[in-house]
Amino acid sequence: MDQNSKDQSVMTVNEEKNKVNRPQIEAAIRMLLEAVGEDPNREGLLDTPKRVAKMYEELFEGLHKDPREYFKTVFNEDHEELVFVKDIPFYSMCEHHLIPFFGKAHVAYLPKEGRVTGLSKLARAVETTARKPQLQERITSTVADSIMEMLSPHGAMVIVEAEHMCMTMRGVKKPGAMTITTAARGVFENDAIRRNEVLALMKNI
Ligand SMILES: Nc1nc2c(ncn2[C@@H]2O[C@H](COP(=O)(O)OP(=O)(O)OP(=O)(O)O)[C@@H](O)[C@H]2O)c(=O)[nH]1
Ligand SMILES: [Zn+2]
Repeated sequence: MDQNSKDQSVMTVNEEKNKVNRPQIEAAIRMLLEAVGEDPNREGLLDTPKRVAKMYEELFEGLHKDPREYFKTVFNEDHEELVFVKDIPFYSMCEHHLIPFFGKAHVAYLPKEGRVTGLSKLARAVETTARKPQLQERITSTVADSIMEMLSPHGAMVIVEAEHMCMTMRGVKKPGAMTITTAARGVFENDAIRRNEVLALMKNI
């Protein structure tokens, strides 16, 4: 199986079972528009329910994928030092308010016994994990735990920094406030030097 068809197969995990119900979303959006006092039949809104249904299918496609699948791509490479992909942009949806939070994820791991995965798989795991109603903490720990489970490395460390629109455009209204979450697994849990190496590289020190 070539790489593209492998990625494709991840994209269709449970696709049939959990297909997004577009007509149901469209009906809900029409109802929502009415409930806030809009007229869903005015010209500018006629296609909106359809567009929103299509949009949710894209924004929540991670509901039908398993990020662990990406780490089935393993190269037998004798490298037991740090691998670190930083500044991976992501967009997610806060599960409390269903509005976006977005930022950057930084993913590090220390391979063991030749189990090195493809670099893009670290970014794909972040993206898949983000594309569903989420909490920032859960994105952070899910990516770290997926790496640990699938690659059994010496350790994994994930740092996520994000701005939450639910804290910016509503509620407490604090634009610019950044939330940083970390998950340290394996050697990173107890080895401050290893953790600091990642943090220094993250800040370009
Ligand atoms: N831990 C965590 N909290 C989040 C995340 N995204 C949003 N929240 C918070 O979820 C909380 C929900 O609080 P509630 O009191 O139930 O809801 P609310 O009345 O809309 O809260 P306010 O945002 O304070 O107006 C808020 O404090 C949000 O800031 C996240 O990724 N992780
Ligand atoms: Zn929120």
